[in-house]
Amino acid sequence: MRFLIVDEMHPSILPLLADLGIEADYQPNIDYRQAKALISAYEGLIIRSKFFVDAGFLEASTRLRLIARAGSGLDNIDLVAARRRNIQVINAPEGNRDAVAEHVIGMLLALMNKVCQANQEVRQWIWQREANRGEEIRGKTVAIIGYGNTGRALAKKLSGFECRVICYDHKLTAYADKYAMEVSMEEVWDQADIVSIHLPLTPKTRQLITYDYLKRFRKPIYFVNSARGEIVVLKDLLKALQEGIVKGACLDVLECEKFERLQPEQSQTLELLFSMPQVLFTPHVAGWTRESYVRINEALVKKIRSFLQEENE
Ligand SMILES: NC(=O)C1=CN([C@@H]2O[C@H](COP(=O)(O)OP(=O)(O)OC[C@H]3O[C@@H](n4cnc5c(N)ncnc54)[C@H](O)[C@@H]3O)[C@@H](O)[C@H]2O)C=CC1
Ligand SMILES: O=C(O)C(=O)COP(=O)(O)O
Repeated sequence: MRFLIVDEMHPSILPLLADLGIEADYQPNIDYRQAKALISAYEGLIIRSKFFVDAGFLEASTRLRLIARAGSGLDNIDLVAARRRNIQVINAPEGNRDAVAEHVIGMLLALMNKVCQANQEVRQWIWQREANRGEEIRGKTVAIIGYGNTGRALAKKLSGFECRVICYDHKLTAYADKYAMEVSMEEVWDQADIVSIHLPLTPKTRQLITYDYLKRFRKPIYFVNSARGEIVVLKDLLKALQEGIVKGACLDVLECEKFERLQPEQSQTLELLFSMPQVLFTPHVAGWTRESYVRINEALVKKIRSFLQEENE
């Protein structure tokens, strides 16, 4: 079997694949057009979020049997077209879920304790204590929206923080555990102090978080999005922040990452958000740790092994 790897991966991927008898072409700098021209020679494709594997790409993938997503999100793969062509799609959410959970907690602690703002001030010889008084997670109700791999990892890690963790998931009972209490969205809106989004990007979740959604919270909330930027209508989040409906936000993802092809309205919204000390940003690195870099490969190769075994049965 031959695999094309089109995204940057930890070098451990090559010997792991070789152990399975897979010959891999590692081409991290290849673009969509170049990959599409080559893909007919490969049975497997390993990708992260680099480009959209659309129906046209799959049409050119005449030998393709497996798409392995090194990470969690499958929103950049046309899953319907893949199924139609009998191409199996796998991912490795076990590889980066703990990284995401730690990052979310790190951002929240930094935001609620004004760490970034205070750090900037001290470096400018400004010594303000009252303006930098923090708030504790202890005793707060943390709502996790989407209780899959990253949501559950977050709940588990929060169990040491003496907070109350509630969760909402449309397939909830499948994941019930001791770290979070299942609730309805009505209960989330009524009870949450902190809200963290852990949903995949799907037609149902795209632009789910609007001003109307945010306005339904009974108390001002801290809002965290480490899932996908497209789930949140950014100008609505801005309005909610301006009105104090949202007290602060941690954003690891944006709908316009790398700031490519920005519309004037998007730039304006971002400029205003950038001017707010109660908003923290990171450049889509929540799942991007030294450890997850390696662990994703191990999880993915384990699933590739199972795929090959099933094919041979
Ligand atoms: N910032 C980063 O570095 C990373 C971001 N992600 C993003 O986070 C997303 C979530 O990751 P995982 O927890 O690994 O995914 P997952 O698939 O394990 O969990 C998602 C959960 O959301 C639930 N869900 C789906 N649609 C829903 C809806 N409309 N309403 C309520 N619940 C719904 C599912 O039932 C599932 O339990 C990924 O799809 C990816 O986009 C994931 C890993 C790293
Ligand atoms: O696993 C995921 O879904 C992620 O968002 C991780 O980031 P990546 O897209 O692999 O750069």
